[in-house]
Amino acid sequence: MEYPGNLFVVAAPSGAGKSSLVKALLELDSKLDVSISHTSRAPRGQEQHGREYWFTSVAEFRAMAERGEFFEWAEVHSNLYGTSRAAIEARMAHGDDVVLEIDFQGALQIKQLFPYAVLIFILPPSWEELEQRLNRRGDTDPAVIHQRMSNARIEVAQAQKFDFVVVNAVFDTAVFDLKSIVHAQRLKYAAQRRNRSAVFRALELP
Ligand SMILES: Nc1nc2c(ncn2[C@@H]2O[C@H](COP(=O)(O)OP(=O)(O)O)[C@@H](O)[C@H]2O)c(=O)[nH]1
Ligand SMILES: Nc1ncnc2c1ncn2[C@@H]1O[C@H](COP(=O)(O)OP(=O)(O)O)[C@@H](O)[C@H]1O
Repeated sequence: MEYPGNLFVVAAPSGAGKSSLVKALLELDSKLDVSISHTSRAPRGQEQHGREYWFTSVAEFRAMAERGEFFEWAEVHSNLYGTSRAAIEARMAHGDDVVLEIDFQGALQIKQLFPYAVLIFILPPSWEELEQRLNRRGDTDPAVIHQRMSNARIEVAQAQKFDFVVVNAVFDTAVFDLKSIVHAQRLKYAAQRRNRSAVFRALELP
């Protein structure tokens, strides 16, 4: 499948800083839109239906999957998560750049469907720091943190399948790295599509 516009996929073990980084990136880049996923998990803290996620029941989620309404979906930490076609198709068809904040299983499914998608994996600087960030966020109980830390080992092993790896040690540096990847992809895309910009014409390039 191919649409105009770029598709970025950001994955990371829980607590690595993915949501905070993507939020900062969106604030810097008005041409980038994030996709709102569906999930069967319960809302956390201040989360709102339609803002962080579309919160659904397991039955509703499974019915959507059976009707083929997801580009990808996966079970993560015992809950279901998916990217609905409705969430991104119109925007991509319109030529907008879209970022998906999803797990590695979903990222690899997206790469199959959209080979031009740019897959970015966020790593924490250390296991200790990852655990501290999960604790510091303060909205997850200790048993859940334990589950996320053991899942993190499996998730991090997938980083090598991604196009880029960004280590989120210093937050602003990681945001800058993400911004550079987005920028580089836009330049590459423009060149590949022989986007006849004013510069191409002025230089009489073929
Ligand atoms: N495959 C897939 N994974 C998703 C989707 N939405 C969120 N996730 C992932 O599900 C995992 C759990 O997300 P969440 O419950 O918000 O917890 P957090 O990672 O602690 O912020 C994260 O790895 C998300 O990237 C989706 O639409 N598809
Ligand atoms: N570079 C960083 N240094 C210190 N703390 C960070 C950094 N990046 C994110 N955090 C903090 O770590 C916690 C987890 O970040 P979050 O964006 O919720 O992670 P994720 O979406 O990957 O689960 C949050 O409290 C966030 O403010």
